[in-house]
Amino acid sequence: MALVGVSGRRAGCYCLRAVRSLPFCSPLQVPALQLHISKTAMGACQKDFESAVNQVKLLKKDPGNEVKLKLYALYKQATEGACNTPKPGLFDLINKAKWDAWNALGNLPKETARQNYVDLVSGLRSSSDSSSQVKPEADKKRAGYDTLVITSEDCITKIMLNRPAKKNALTTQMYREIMLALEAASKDDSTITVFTGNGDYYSSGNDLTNFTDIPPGGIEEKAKNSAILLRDFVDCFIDFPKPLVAVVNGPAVGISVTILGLFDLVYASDRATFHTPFSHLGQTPEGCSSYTFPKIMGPAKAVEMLIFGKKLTAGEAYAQGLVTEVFPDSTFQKEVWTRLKAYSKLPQNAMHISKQIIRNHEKEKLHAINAEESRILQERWLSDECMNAVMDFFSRKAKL
Ligand SMILES: CCCCC/C=C/C(=O)SCCNC(=O)CCNC(=O)[C@H](O)C(C)(C)COP(=O)(O)OP(=O)(O)OC[C@H]1O[C@@H](n2cnc3c(N)ncnc32)[C@H](O)[C@@H]1OP(=O)(O)O
Repeated sequence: MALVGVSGRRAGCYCLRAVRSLPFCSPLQVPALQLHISKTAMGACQKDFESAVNQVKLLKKDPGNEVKLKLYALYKQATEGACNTPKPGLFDLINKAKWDAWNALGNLPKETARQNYVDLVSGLRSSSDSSSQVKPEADKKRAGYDTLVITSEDCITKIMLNRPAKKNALTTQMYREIMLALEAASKDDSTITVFTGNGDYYSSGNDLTNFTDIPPGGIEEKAKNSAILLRDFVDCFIDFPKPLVAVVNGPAVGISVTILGLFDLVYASDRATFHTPFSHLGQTPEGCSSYTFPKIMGPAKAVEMLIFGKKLTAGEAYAQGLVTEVFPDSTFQKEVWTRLKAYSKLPQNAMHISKQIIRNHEKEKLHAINAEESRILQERWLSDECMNAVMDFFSRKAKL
């Protein structure tokens, strides 16, 4: 099986830019997915899988590059198992995007991958079928994301973290889906992009189980891969061209707090808290917070948060400039969305150009800081301090 005829473009957020250039030549075919069923794809739903592979070729509408990558990854996983090829070079953009998508599936069993492929194609078929009917300008849920719910309405693209049972802790898959969602949002018709969480938490930060899935290359390889993932993830926020809004519906921990310094508006429920317990975890700041936090709140307050792990209430975070405005939880959703809908009607180009003027002169610096923070964390993750903290969490001795 091969993806054919792809071409890439040079860019900072390379894996996502590569996705953008996956081809879609004819509206009646998906030539990027010249699929041939492998004999290795045996099992209970083999027939459904074969049928789904054929249906992909008949889709009436281009499913978009992120979905095509997802289909590719699931197909490879279903037919060959876990990613088993060497990682393509840094500038082999297309193959790296494909490799990343496949590799992100980790040890997902072949049967699950087959089932996920079938489900994904089924979702694509129904959205493709219904998209040929006349439809109101309604809220449209995007297919192809397992850990996020993405909708577009009123010129607002909403990216909702969707692992409420795990307090929206960010898995490797979730980081990758967020990067894909940001890339898609940067090019869609929306004026502003909003992040929020499903359930009682905004996010509990990095999913600590990310540290338990050790590849054959050992923990050094794990730390290296995680540092690359972290750097790529934060780069996407640094480069995001449209106004980015955080609707912080509840407590926020770790990286979900640090990247707020890269957002343009941060609205918080009065139930939200902001916690960066890096020292407790044997870790160090990321998300450019070593630079943005002292700049936003002054060095003294930034140190309290980033070194001593002081948890801020929403009111304190507002007083220190990290939060734009705090709303009572009872009216939070109504007030925030009314406000955002009004903002989303402002002239799009003017808003985007203003964002560029405000942010562009610092981009280079932010990328350098991000690279340095990621490099330092790569070392930290191998430290006894960090490993003990993660083990403590899983043995339930420690909780924030
Ligand atoms: C690759 C890029 C790396 C980027 C570097 C990022 C760094 C960070 O983000 S550091 C911050 C890491 N986060 C944490 O240390 C938070 C750990 N979680 C907690 O302390 C608590 O779960 C809590 C305070 C967030 C919530 O406590 P509570 O209300 O008592 O709820 P539970 O602990 O019962 O949580 C329910 C369920 O969710 C699981 N879970 C929650 N957060 C995480 C997490 N960050 N990682 C993994 N799992 C998490 C928790 O284990 C429970 O699971 P079950 O027991 O299976 O129900």
